[in-house]
Order: sequence, then structure tokens, then C-alpha cells
Amino acid sequence: MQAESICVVGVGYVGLIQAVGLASFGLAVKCVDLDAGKIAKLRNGIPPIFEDGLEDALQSVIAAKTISFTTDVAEARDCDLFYVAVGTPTSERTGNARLDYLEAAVSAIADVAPVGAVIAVKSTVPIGTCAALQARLDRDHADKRLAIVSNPEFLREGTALKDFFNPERIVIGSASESARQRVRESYAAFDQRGIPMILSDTSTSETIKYAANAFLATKVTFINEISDLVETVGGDIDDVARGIGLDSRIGPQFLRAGPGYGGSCFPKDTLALATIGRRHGVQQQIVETVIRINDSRRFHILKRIELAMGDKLSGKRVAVLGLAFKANTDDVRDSPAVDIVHALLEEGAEVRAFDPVAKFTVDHRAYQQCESMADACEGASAVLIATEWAQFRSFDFSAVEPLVARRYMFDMRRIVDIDADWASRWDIERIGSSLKRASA
Ligand SMILES: NC(=O)c1ccc[n+]([C@@H]2O[C@H](COP(=O)([O-])OP(=O)(O)OC[C@H]3O[C@@H](n4cnc5c(N)ncnc54)[C@H](O)[C@@H]3O)[C@@H](O)[C@H]2O)c1
Ligand SMILES: O=c1ccn([C@@H]2O[C@H](COP(=O)(O)OP(=O)(O)O[C@H]3O[C@H](CO)[C@@H](O)[C@H](O)[C@H]3O)[C@@H](O)[C@H]2O)c(=O)[nH]1
Repeated sequence: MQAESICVVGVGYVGLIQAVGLASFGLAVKCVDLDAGKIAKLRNGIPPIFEDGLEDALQSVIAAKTISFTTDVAEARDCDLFYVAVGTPTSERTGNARLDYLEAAVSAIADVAPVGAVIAVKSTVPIGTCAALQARLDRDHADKRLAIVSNPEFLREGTALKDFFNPERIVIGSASESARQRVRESYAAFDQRGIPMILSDTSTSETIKYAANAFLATKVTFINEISDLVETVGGDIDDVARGIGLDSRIGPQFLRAGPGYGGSCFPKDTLALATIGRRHGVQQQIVETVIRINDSRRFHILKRIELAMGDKLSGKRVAVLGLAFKANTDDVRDSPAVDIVHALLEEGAEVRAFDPVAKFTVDHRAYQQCESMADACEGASAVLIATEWAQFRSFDFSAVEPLVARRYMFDMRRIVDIDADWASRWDIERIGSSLKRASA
């Protein structure tokens, strides 16, 4: 057995970054995924996801022969450390995170893993999951003495590689000291740089992950509520955010007002935390309120658009710029932009959308994803900016003035330059500001 051989099971957004990152430290990494299409692409050096710098990083670890790809976990039987990064999506029935992919992956690993192997869970899982997995392994594979470790992931999509190489902390939870040390050893490059390592039990580690996401979601929701207040009482939400964020006890991050948080993590993880709290009879009232406020935010935005467009969206053409849940990713999971597209279609609007990277299809005759901003703006009575892509920030909208039916824009991300020359000819609505009418 090669002691340094590591396997990553599930190479989506988290697993692939973990695998490429560890391989770039010179560790031998085997990647396993059930999706044969994904594995075929990866073998050819093509990342199945859009992530800054990933293609180059992937190709260099392939060239260095420190990474390999397979659909068969049995090919990893010589590995002594398995990272599991399969999905844990929301259960429609309970609101909690689904564990069927994780349980299947851990069973498959346990069947092939050598004696004494360590299985580190990177997936975000309800508190108590790792302890339950350990109990199951102790019962079903007692002779193998396998150890479960909770090693939550904190990367953000769009900056995932950068986050991997510059973690602010690494959390390693386990009942087994030697298992914790095996995981820590794989992060030796970070240990040497003095990155804080939090060594704990599995419940603490699992709770850290949920508490971190819930806290950040709360921060975003807080600034969004203050932004609603500013819209009514006057003022500038960006200056308010700056004014509070300069207080080091508050900090400047996650204070950008917008259409509400989305993505594959915050909505799912806040809901799971609230469900876990209720299940244990310890209601997480702050988180529950945050979820409720965030859910209703999409309606609040739609109402403002309706009001500005004369209360009727039916038959009107709307350009939606941005589909991804945030800039620099192709991920549309729980994207506010996608929810707004659905809501507009339900109201009878015709939607022409554009995103530089993300693809979103909906089988509706009134929806079309366009190849350019100009194409999306053709005949539009409203231009909505739903994702903060840099190219929308710098775009000179005078180029689409001859194309649109009305020069009305709703900037949900507060990125356009309202002092630009073209902006003086548009009615511009922004989150956190009252309507700015065209001066001409
Ligand atoms: N996406 C993020 O930014 C992020 C960040 C931190 C934590 N997380 C958590 O990490 C986990 C993974 O998230 P993701 O976004 O990478 O998911 P993903 O859907 O992009 O990737 C999951 C991968 O696992 C594969 N898979 C499923 N079952 C498998 C099995 N039995 N064997 C092998 N492969 C299998 C799927 O084919 C898929 O490629 C989730 O729990 C999520 O909450 C995600
Ligand atoms: O000031 C802000 C910051 C974020 N958001 C929104 O909040 C959501 C989440 O953004 P972000 O955290 O940047 O994206 P994710 O890639 O989902 O990353 C979060 O979720 C991951 C999965 O758990 C964690 O690993 C990361 O630490 C955590 O930041 C998105 O809809 C953003 O548009 C705002 O509206 N305003």
C-alpha cells in the first residue's frame, strides 16, 4: 500500500478542487465519480465546471501524473485516505440534507478500503452524521477499523482554487486522534504556513460548517433589510455598508445588498440547520427568520419591477442579464436570477436572458437564452441586472438604446455606474435606492 495515496470520491465543485489542490502539492490523488461523462472530460484535461484557473491547474497535475480519474472506486483500493465530496441536496420531504449519496459512497469505499483507512467527509452534513457513519462502519466492517473524519469545506464558487490554496482555517473532527493526524498530514503544506487547524470531535466540526454559512447568510439578510429601509427613508446603502464594515468587529465582507442569497449552499444549509434545531427541540429562530426574509425577497423585487412597469408584466419583454447565482461561476442552483425568470414567465412576460457562462433552459415558448447582451435587450421594456458580472459593470448601455422598447433598468446588484453619460437617459431602479428618473 502506498501510504501517500489519496482518493477523492465525487469530483464536483468541491471534490475536483480538493483533488487538483492536493495533487498540486505532489500527493498522488485518484478521483472517482459515478458520472462517466465527467470522468472522460477530466481525463482529457477539460474541467466540467467553470472556475477561474482550474483548466491550467488540472492540466499541470495531469502532466505531472499526480492525478488519475476513474468511475470505479475499487481502483482506489490501495489508498489509505478517502475524501468524500458527494452532494447532500435538500430533502423536499424534511428540509434536511439528503444523505443517500454520502451513505452509498461511504459503503462503496468501505467495501474496498484497506484496513485502517480514513474516510474524511467534505460534504456538508447534518450534525451527528459522522458519528452515525462511524457506528455503522464499526458494526459492518469491524475487522477493517475504518475511521470517519469530518473535514468541512469553506471554498466559494468563483474563487474556489484561490480559496483552496489560501484557507483561513482547516477544521478536522474525529473520535480518532490518528485519523485526525492522517488528514492533517495531507494538509502539511498549510500546517507549515501556520494556517489555523481546528482539531475537534465530529459534532463540533459539523456545527462549525452550518454556523459559518448561517452567520454569513444572516449578514447578507441584515444588509438587505437595511437596504429596504434606505430605499424608503433615503440614503445610500453602499455608504451605510462601508460605514459599518469599517468597524473591525463587523468587517466589510458580505455586506453587499442584492436580490437575496442563493447558490447551492446558503439556502440548503440554512434550511438544514433550522430543521436540525427543530428536530432537537432547540429552534434556531434567527436562522428561521433569515430564511423567511430571504425567500420573500424575490417577491419584493418582482413587485418593484411591476410597479415601475405600470403594474402589468403580461406581454412585456424583459431582458435578464445574468443567470448564475453570483459572478464568476456557471452555477445556477438556487439562483435568484432563475427564480426571477420563472416569476416573470408566470406573470406572462417574455424573457430574453444572457449570461457570459451559465446556461439555463426552461421549456417555455416565452423564454430564450441569448448569445449577447444586445440580443437579450432587443425590444425589452425592462433590463434587469441579476448577476454582478464585470462585463455588465463596464458596459456602455448607449449601445442598446436603439434596441430597447423603453430605457428602464433594474440593477439588483448595484453595479452599473449611474453617473455614466448613458445613465442620464435611463430610468434606473436599484436595490437600496429610490428610482432615479432619466434627466433628459
Ligand atoms: N459547491 C460549493 O461551493 C460547496 C462548498 C462547500 C461545501 N459544499 C458541500 O460539498 C458537497 C458537494 O457539493 P458540490 O457542489 O461539489 O456537488 P456537485 O453536485 O458539484 O458534485 C457532487 C459529485 O458527486 C458525484 N457522486 C455522487 N454520488 C457518488 C458516488 N456514490 N460515488 C462517486 N461519485 C458520486 C456526482 O456525480 C457529482 O459529480 C455538498 O455537501 C455541498 O453542500 C459545497
Ligand atoms: O455581500 C454579499 C455576499 C454574498 N451575497 C450572496 O450570497 C450568496 C452566497 O455567496 P458566496 O458565499 O460568495 O457563494 P458560495 O460559493 O455559495 O459560498 C458559500 O457557501 C459555500 C458552500 O457551503 C461555503 O463553502 C462558502 O464559505 C460560502 O461563502 C450568493 O447568492 C451571493 O450573491 C450577497 O448577496 N451579498
